[in-house]
Amino acid sequence: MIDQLIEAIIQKKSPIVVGLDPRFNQIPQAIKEKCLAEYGETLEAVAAAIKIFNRGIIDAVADEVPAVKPQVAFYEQYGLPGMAAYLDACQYAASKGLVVIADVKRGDIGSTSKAYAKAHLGQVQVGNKNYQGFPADFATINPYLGDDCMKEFEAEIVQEDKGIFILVKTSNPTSGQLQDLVMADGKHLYEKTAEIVAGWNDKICGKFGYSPVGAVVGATYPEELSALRAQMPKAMLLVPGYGAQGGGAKDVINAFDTKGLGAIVNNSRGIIFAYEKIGGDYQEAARKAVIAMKQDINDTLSSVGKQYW
Ligand SMILES: O=C(O)c1cc(=O)[nH]c(=O)n1[C@@H]1O[C@H](COP(=O)(O)O)[C@@H](O)[C@H]1O
Repeated sequence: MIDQLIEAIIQKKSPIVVGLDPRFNQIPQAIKEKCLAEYGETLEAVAAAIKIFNRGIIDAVADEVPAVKPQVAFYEQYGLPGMAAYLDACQYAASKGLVVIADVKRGDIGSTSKAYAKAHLGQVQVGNKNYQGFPADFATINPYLGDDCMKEFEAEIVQEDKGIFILVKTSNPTSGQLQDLVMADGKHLYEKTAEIVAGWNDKICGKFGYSPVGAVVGATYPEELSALRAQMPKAMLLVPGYGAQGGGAKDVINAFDTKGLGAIVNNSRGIIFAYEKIGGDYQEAARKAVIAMKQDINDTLSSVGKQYW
């Protein structure tokens, strides 16, 4: 799947992933009113609104971006109806040819991680039949339980052609509290995580030289991003923090290799709720915002001689 992701990035000239992080209060009034009228003030109404909203966003951006990243918390908070809307986002995006990155940030003791891997990237067997719980192509992984919490995803990566993005240096203001801790050998904890990723990358790699075991590094820490690019040369980087969190094109540029590949930049609120800023229809606004972000990143890549296409 890492090769398909990179092929789609190249074909669409777009190293961008749209984050599907719906917030009910920010969904356009007309959609909310319609769903509240149909289902009353219920979780079902919220889930129906999210479903319509997401499908509208996916339709608006599907030909401009290679991937979407639904963040499960925005669905999970609405219980079972919310998770049905999450499933719909994954399935609808896949039906439009998009790569789906499940932002689930999972990781537990090995045997529990195995169940997480099946839930989001694999299949479960019931008698002679196989079922997919929440189908996605990649999942985000929290590494802090150690090697066994990550390695349990290997079966899905290899047998089902899936991928993972391991949290290495996150974009949030207090990420340094633990991730920047200096170890006995003088290295930061996030560099230790990067070592694990790079070690795994040497064993499993796709045709573009990138591994299905990628890393998450925030746009809000451009210096670390640059160093981590060098430390994990075969890791595809998922870079959140562009837009609402303050990151810009110049901050993410060092996530890309010298050819202009190796990274995909996420933007959630800045795309899906663009209509609040620029006005007009939410789908048209999301499309305009994606095109503007594409231009911004491509112009910056081109200015440093890194534009691949
Ligand atoms: O794993 C992630 O996607 C992630 C890691 C990280 O370090 N920072 C981060 O913001 N994210 C996610 O990326 C998205 C950022 O959303 P916006 O700030 O609205 O673009 C949210 O879904 C976050 O949960």
